[in-house]
Amino acid sequence: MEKNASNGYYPVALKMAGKRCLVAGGGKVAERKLMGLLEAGADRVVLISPAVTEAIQKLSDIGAIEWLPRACSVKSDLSGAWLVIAATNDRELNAAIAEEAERLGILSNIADDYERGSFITPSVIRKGRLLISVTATGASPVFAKAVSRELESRYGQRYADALERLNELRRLAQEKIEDRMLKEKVLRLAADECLTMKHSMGHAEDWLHRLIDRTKGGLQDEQQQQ
Ligand SMILES: C[C@@]1(CC(=O)O)C2=NC(=C\c3[nH]c(c(CCC(=O)O)c3CC(=O)O)Cc3[nH]c(c(CC(=O)O)c3CCC(=O)O)/C=C3\N/C(=C\2)[C@@H](CCC(=O)O)[C@]3(C)CC(=O)O)/[C@H]1CCC(=O)O
Ligand SMILES: NC(=O)c1ccc[n+]([C@@H]2O[C@H](COP(=O)([O-])OP(=O)(O)OC[C@H]3O[C@@H](n4cnc5c(N)ncnc54)[C@H](O)[C@@H]3O)[C@@H](O)[C@H]2O)c1
Repeated sequence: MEKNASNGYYPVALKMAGKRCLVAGGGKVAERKLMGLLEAGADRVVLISPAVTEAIQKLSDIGAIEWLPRACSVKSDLSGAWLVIAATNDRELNAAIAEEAERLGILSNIADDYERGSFITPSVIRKGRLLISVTATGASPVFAKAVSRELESRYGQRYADALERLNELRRLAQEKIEDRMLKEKVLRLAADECLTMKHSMGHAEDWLHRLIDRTKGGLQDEQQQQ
């Protein structure tokens, strides 16, 4: 590993459905973090704040979240949560939430002092099953946003469509190909074809057979012809 390559963060993609999430605060930062949770499929979000933005109010009205219109109590509100976001404008409260979350082993994001929390929220691009997240690990949120916008313009709908097809093909390959090496080669070739758009993919079964043929020898012939 390159010297100093670690910036101290381990990237993951969390599965959010069914997880109890707590958001403390109801201002514009809480709103942005909340939208991120909902886009990720979080369906058990409780937001605690005496006042909220109009958008949060609407989400509560339609039942997308549960809003408790009161101040957050560190001692009683965190228990049972899987993840907490502290986004109030009360620094001491946010710090106390960080401490309690650490004690209880709950994932925590602290909006005004990220080093106290266990995770930071990256800038996110979603294109179907493709999920790109960019973080500047706290150095510059604006920079992270700029990099992700650059990537957004490069990785368009074509990639989302390709991933749908690859997912279908991969399931088929898992079912039909027993030889591990062959399966791996076929799936690499399929991803390569999607990236270069060299071949039209066609029906998944036909595509799989063509990939197997190419892998088992056709590939060499093609390379010789080029
Ligand atoms: C990426 C994004 C994701 C999201 O929030 O969804 C995100 N911030 C975004 C925007 C943004 N945030 C801020 C500005 C104003 C300009 C500026 O100050 O730079 C803008 C620009 C804007 O609003 O356009 C101010 C700010 N941010 C933090 C602090 C406190 C601190 O540094 O401790 C302060 C100062 C507050 C104050 O003034 O006191 C902290 C964090 N913000 C992070 C994420 C985490 C690290 C990200 C990374 O480095 O990769 C981190 C560390 C913790 C966390 O929040 O997890 C989202 C863009 C979403 C998108 O893509 O559209
Ligand atoms: N991490 C980020 O991306 C980022 C970006 C900008 C600002 N910030 C920081 O995030 C914090 C919030 O910013 P904002 O612009 O949303 O502020 P804001 O003033 O718009 O909102 C603060 C919210 O906290 C609520 N609140 C206050 N006391 C509370 C309590 N005891 N319990 C529950 N809720 C309470 C208020 O009702 C309000 O809804 C600030 O400290 C700011 O410095 C973080």
